Amino acid sequence: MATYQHAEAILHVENVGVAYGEKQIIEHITFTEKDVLRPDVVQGQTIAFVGRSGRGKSTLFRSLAGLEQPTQGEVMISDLQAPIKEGENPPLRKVREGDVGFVSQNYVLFRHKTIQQAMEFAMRKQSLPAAEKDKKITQYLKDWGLYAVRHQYPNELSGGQRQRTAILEQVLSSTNYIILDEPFSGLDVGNIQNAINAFRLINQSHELATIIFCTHDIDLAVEMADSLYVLGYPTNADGTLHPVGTLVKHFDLKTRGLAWKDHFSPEHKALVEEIKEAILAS
Ligand SMILES: Nc1ncnc2c1ncn2[C@@H]1O[C@H](COP(=O)(O)OP(=O)(O)OP(=O)(O)O)[C@@H](O)[C@H]1O
Repeated sequence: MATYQHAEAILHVENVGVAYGEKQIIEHITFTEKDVLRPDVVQGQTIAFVGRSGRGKSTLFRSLAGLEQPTQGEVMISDLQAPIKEGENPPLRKVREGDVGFVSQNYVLFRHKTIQQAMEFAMRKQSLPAAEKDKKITQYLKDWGLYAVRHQYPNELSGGQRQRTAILEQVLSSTNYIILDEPFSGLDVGNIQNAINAFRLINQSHELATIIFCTHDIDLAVEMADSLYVLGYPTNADGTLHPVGTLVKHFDLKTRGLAWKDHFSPEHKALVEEIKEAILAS
């Protein structure tokens, strides 16, 4: 029995390539991620990208976030503002800077804003009454374990608190999806667990709350993702590697029955090995 169904595309990437000058970094990247509907569960999607260092994950992410125009191809997202006809899906449009939340490896916080002020700033464009905004901010800060430190400035926070603030700023200011470039690097075991819990909260806040992230921790990628792509160098006919990054493998954890599980099973472990092999071969 199917435990989920696919609705409209939330992200459609068509033949994307990026070159810097003469050097092609990534090419021929095509994939579509669709909204997933599960009976009686509010569920956004979690999409992981893994691959060896320098294969182009951050480069792809900048295009997905609309921060950089790809040299080839297009990144399309659901146009949530467009009028929707009865029984039809929202149309797609090209992603623009600001549509998507992006937390880079070197995220920056406002030095002169407290957490509370940064959250208010992140929500400034939302047309909610002030009291509603305040309620929403308070709830998020409590859920994310930041309420007690809400009047503190970035230099008065721990690394984990700073990172959660950066992520939350993006969650509150973006509407489509949120992209995180190595969100777990540099976090201790406790903070990794906090971040995992925080992502689950985002995912469960709205059906369209999609998280896209990359990591070198394959166990963590398998634990969190319901769709996982390996970005690597494809193999030429003569067995050598073609040194331009592309999607060499896709693992759909939903069809394998491994998504949204509380326990890390032997099947999850086997999948980790399969993914590592695909990474090493590319
Ligand atoms: N602005 C730029 N100009 C020229 N080359 C660039 C630029 N940005 C990235 N590159 C090159 O693109 C390649 C891919 O880099 P990218 O940071 O996207 O890889 P990555 O897969 O995210 O790596 P890592 O896992 O180490 O973060 C690298 O060889 C890098 O030197």
